[in-house]
Amino acid sequence: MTPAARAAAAIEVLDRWLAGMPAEQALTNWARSSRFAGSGDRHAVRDLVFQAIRCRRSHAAFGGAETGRGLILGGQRDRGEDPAAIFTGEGHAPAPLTDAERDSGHAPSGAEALDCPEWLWPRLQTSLGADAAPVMAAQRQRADVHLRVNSLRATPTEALAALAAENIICAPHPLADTALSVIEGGRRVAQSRAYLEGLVELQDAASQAVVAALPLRPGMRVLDYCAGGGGKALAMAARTGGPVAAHDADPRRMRDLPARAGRAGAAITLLSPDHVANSGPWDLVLTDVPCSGSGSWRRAPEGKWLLTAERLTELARLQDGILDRASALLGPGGVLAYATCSLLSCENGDRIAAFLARHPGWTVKAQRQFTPLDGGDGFFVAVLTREISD
Ligand SMILES: C[S@@+](CC[C@H](N)C(=O)[O-])C[C@H]1O[C@@H](n2cnc3c(N)ncnc32)[C@H](O)[C@@H]1O
Repeated sequence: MTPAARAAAAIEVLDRWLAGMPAEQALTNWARSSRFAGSGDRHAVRDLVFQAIRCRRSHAAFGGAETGRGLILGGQRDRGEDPAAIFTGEGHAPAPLTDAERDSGHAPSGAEALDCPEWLWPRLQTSLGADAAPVMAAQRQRADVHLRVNSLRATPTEALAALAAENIICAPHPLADTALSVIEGGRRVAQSRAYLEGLVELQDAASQAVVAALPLRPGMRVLDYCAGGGGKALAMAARTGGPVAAHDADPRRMRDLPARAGRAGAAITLLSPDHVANSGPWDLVLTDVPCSGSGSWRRAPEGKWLLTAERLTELARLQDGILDRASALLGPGGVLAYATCSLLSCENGDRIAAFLARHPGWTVKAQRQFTPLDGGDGFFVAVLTREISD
């Protein structure tokens, strides 16, 4: 496909997304009906679509319309490219620009230029202060691919060499000792021997830094209360030597975890929702709670446009409930860890403050907010312990 034909395909997919279809589904439908498209074309169309979603507000402003055509046109203007090279009407290219389209568009400013929903901008400023604008500007770009070296299978040096042998070039990432940043070959990681044999896992560097912040020791009884796909459970098991218990309110989310654990040589036991309340006592319970995902909008940009103030209120209730239930599962001197991939204080520090107000006797041992300015996704972690009374 020519660059112009790829742009036309992205316009079609974006129009379906704007009409309410999830982007993945719209991309799959397009690929099924476009058998002529090779994998390079599919990746290129996907990149165009996701970049337009990340930059929905600013590209609609530059392009003069919140349509597939407007977003692709706006993206070109934003990058300083010549739209006439794409909007040619030749072959499978998009139709030439009309006079109205040629005169359309404006340079965005404020929250619009940062691709931030207007209602959310004051909350982000309150949460991040002077970092709010650079953080949201960073979220307009796609994220790097990061790997976690699985210390149960390899050292960072061994993992780097194994990846390099498959032409996947990586470098150590400063956020965690286990973290690598992929410089070349990111799309081939999941098919590589290093990945299939468990030397490395795909995991954002800040997510690894969250686990590195936990006071884990070999032999500890550890529960991952919101395990999901198990990225943090696997990282914790690599630090303690396992076993780590994994629980999720929706156990289907953990369905790939036994295979992932097998690949990694990690001891993970699954704990069903029926049994979790009577489990323990645990030495450390991690609550990696459901959240807005505002720290990972580079990877999952649709969430930025779906979030509402009502949803944040609902999430706070859910986060408080999880903290309350998880704290009851800890033994004396146990550690309660709270994590989100959110940038918003209403999901982070505010939830910890509310927990401390409801549960006297608990204290915060460590707390850190990561943002994309640190080189990974946005994450928050707090580590709490309870004073042991005589
Ligand atoms: C942020 S994700 C976890 C990601 C995972 N820890 C990882 O690192 O890959 C949050 C998870 O919490 C689960 N969840 C939602 N409500 C819950 C609840 N009340 N109790 C336990 N888990 C819950 C969701 O199903 C989801 O899988």
